[in-house]
Amino acid sequence: MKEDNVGGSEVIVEPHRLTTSDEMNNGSTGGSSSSASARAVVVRNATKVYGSGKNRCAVLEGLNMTIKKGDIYGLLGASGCGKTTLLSCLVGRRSLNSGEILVLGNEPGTPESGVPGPRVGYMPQELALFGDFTIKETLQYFGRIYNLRAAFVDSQLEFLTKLLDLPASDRYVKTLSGGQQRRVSFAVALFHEPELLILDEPTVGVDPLLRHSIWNHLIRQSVDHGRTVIVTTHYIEEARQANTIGMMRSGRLLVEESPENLLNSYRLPSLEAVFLKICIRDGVKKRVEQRIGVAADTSTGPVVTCQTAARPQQPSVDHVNMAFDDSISQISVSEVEHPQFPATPTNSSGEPPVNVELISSTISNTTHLSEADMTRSQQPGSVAAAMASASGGRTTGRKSRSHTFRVALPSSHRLGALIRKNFLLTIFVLLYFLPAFQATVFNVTLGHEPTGLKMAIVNEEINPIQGRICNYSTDCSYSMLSCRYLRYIKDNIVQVPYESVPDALEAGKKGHVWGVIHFGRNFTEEFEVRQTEGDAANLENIMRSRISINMDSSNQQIDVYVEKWLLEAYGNFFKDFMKACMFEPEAGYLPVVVHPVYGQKDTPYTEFMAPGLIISIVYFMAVSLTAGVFVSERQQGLLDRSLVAGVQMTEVLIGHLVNQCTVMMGQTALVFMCMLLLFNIPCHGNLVLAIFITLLQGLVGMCFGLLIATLCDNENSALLLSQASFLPFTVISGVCWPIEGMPFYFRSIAYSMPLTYAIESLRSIFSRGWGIERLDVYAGILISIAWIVALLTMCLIIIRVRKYAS
Ligand SMILES: Nc1ncnc2c1ncn2[C@@H]1O[C@H](COP(=O)(O)OP(=O)(O)OP(=O)(O)O)[C@@H](O)[C@H]1O
Repeated sequence: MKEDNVGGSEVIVEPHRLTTSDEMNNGSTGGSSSSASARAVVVRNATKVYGSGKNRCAVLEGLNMTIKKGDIYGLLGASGCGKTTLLSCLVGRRSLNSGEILVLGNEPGTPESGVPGPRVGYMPQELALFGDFTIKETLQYFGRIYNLRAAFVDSQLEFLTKLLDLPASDRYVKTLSGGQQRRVSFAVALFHEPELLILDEPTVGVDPLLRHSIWNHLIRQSVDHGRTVIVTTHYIEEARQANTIGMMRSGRLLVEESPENLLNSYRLPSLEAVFLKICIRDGVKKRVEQRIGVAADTSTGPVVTCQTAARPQQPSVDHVNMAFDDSISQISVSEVEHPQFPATPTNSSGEPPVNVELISSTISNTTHLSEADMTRSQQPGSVAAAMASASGGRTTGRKSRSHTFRVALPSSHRLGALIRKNFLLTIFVLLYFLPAFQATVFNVTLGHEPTGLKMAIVNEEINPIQGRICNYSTDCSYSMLSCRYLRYIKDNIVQVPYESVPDALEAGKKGHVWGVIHFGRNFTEEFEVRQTEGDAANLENIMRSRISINMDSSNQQIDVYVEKWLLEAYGNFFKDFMKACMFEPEAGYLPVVVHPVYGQKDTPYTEFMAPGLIISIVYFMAVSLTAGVFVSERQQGLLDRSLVAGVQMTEVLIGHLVNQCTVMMGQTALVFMCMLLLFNIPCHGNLVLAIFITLLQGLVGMCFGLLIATLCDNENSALLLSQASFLPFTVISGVCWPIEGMPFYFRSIAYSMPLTYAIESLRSIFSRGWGIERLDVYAGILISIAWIVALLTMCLIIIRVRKYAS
């Protein structure tokens, strides 16, 4: 690596990187303020508060920190003291509430800083990798993000595999042991050879031998290549290998010194003992401050420290963590005194005596960033001056801006990496075929006429002595008309003869038959009298010439079908009879005729439902896929890690958009083929328009999925929300029942659903053959676009609000 100086700012040219013009323009490969060039990281008066209202707690409280370039800096502190929060502010993933940070000469998150970006290598505490990637794919993914040459990635993979004793590179991350996964995570932070390495507990779950080689590697990075390393660890003694140790407690840095100086000045044999002592002193100082009422500045409202708020009674795990912990700060100093170091006297109650001056002077001696130091730093040429110049002369103050959505053009290599990654994860053929499979299931199962419906037939016209044979003639004779009628009943109804009405009704009550068809003893004669007497027929005759039907109406669909078929059978029977008697057959029909304007008479239910089904399948696939992918990416931490690697949120969104659109197009094509070719659902209008509206709805679904992903923190709640929205959306949007069948007050809700207008639109194209000039069609398009804009806006607002809150 060599460094040039262009126009007063450093440009670091790394030979293994394919430097792009946008990076050069952004200055993301370099660009530091010369006045702060000796310092890799400078933090002044950093304050970070989590939550709001009652849950407001401060995790960083006026923290100051200085890290020299090329140093290894060991950041130590008890669990929950704010180390991870500080690191996430350094890498630009969180913003401070007040205070200033400079990383490699610039404020993290600004386009010119290169942080987040390739200048920094970050190993977060959590794994933050995709389990479905192999080790090689993981490095290749980040290689593309950093725009590294493939040969360089391969050679680094080989080198790091040996150094970190990684398993075979074709092993999936999810199949590795916890320790192996952490080593892969470590490799990801190292492999692009960044100027600044930020490692959050890299040696957890690593055996001593490997820990030794990791530290050796870090030392080589620092000594041979001048790279800066910030490392947090709970193994305090391993931090002896660091050039400087920063010790954090309750959101502040108590001491920042080399390990040798610490051991010498405290005359203690171990760093653990030194830290315990410093913590106890800090605890004593705090209690003193509380007693004399100088502790807290309450001008901005009461803000407790997160540690205190989160775990007031948390038991300590080890000797050192006990010392870190506020709640046990009353431990006597003498418990850890080295014989050569004079013990602090205690009072009769075992508590150290309260001596503000003594404690204050001790603290100010042991803490490097004292008031005086801060005052000195305001001098020209000081760090503070460097900060002021780098931040354009702004004074320290509350910052609320977020760098989540930086205004910069998407980079082709990062977009390429994201799209490739997304495709690797959605390559499953099943994903493309799933909607077509759903459409097939729908077509096979829904909307068809029921068959095998048993109906009891009680025909008293049949003479039991002659057997139960139901003979009839086809001429114009009034003979056994009941049998003649039964012939016209559709085969979907299975006729089961019963001897008596009570028996048949009993069978109906037991659920053996759907209903009972009953013909009286003189049905044919009565029918003849009614025909010959016409309007003069008396009521008794009319009643006896009727076919009496009792139905089990518990199933509305079957009830409707049976009634329809029995009436149709009567129409056909009578038409046939009239024809046989040389009358006009049509004379037997009701004097009401229905002619279809669109569609056909008795349009199958499947055709009514098909447009709604197509839209809802594509929509909900997009919802669940988008929500699932986003939430799992965020939950696994890869999103955060990618953002630290320099990926912009807009690139993540575009990457998903490209991927999901491709998947959606494939799914839509298969669904349409299934509907039109396999199940012969007719489309009377413009097919391209129908596909366009479906794809638009897919986009609405994606945006809704994105909204779910921004609202939910884990896969379960995202899944629950998308599942929960499925039924109400499909039902209210009129997929399976006309909106005209809903109560008036509910219709406006139905029309405010994202799918409703699009379904109406598609239905108009499919069954009416309407084009884009019709309101019913273009309303679907316009309202879908409005939904896309509205949902995306909501997502952006929520992302900003949530980022600010965290
Ligand atoms: N998003 C958040 N919202 C609210 N509180 C948070 C959030 N993140 C962290 N905290 C709280 O802030 C405090 C500091 O957390 P942080 O993760 O920075 O500690 P840490 O020093 O890294 O701990 P550890 O060593 O266990 O990783 C903790 O009390 C934690 O509960």
